[in-house]
Amino acid sequence: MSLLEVDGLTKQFGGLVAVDDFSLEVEPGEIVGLIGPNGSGKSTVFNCIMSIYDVTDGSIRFNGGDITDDATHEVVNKGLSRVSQESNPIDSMSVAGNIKLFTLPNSIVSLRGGASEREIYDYAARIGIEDDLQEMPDELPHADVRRLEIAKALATEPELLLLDEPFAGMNQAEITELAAQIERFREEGMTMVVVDHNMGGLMDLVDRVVVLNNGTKIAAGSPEEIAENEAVQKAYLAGEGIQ
Ligand SMILES: Nc1ncnc2c1ncn2[C@@H]1O[C@H](COP(=O)(O)OP(=O)(O)OP(=O)(O)O)[C@@H](O)[C@H]1O
Repeated sequence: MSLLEVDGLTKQFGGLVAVDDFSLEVEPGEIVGLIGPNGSGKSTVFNCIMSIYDVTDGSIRFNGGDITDDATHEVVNKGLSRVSQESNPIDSMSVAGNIKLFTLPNSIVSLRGGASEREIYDYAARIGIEDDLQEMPDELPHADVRRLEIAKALATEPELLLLDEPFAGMNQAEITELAAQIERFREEGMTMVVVDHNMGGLMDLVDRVVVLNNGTKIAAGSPEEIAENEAVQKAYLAGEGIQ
């Protein structure tokens, strides 16, 4: 049984079909790349999986159970988490406070609960921001703000992590370091889907790549196959190129 099964997913915004009959299966322990030019529907797929958007058609199963109509907090409680493209820390709380918020179950009673300092330190250390715990988010450099977003997702203890453009705005050294950390998450038992515009940071990281264009899957295969795929190259011609 696949860990994640997206079957015939369609999402329309009024007359715009953002995702059209898209299917994807992710096996436990895989790192799958989901690429496509600007506006091809990648973030919409993630938003549908996380129940941030209602689907227009199709179904989503996780660990064998149908999650299509779950609320977002139910999806998270079942072991799915997403790092969004945008960073949205609470600027009036420290890095530690921001991480702690994500360890709290969705209930008012939980205000007294949450992770211990040790656990929060461990989530931060897994992504290399353990020295920033007492900092305020607006004092952090860009890469650390992005790492905080990942630490928040780690704090929900996901089995499957969806990463939306995790390398955006990072320099080459930061990209290399983050790719190594993502590899370590896999060694620790996590499964991941990584969205990116192009193959840049993904080539050595992912097991296979799925390509979206105008909401439709146009190719799937190994990174090498995708880099050479003619339909993919054509889809990217108008844009920035696949590499
Ligand atoms: N909430 C929304 N309301 C209306 N249209 C939307 C909404 N979200 C996305 N869209 C549209 O759906 C299409 C797919 O957008 P989406 O953000 O999923 O693409 P993407 O591949 O993630 O793009 P990018 O790489 O630029 O982030 C686009 O045409 C976008 O304008």
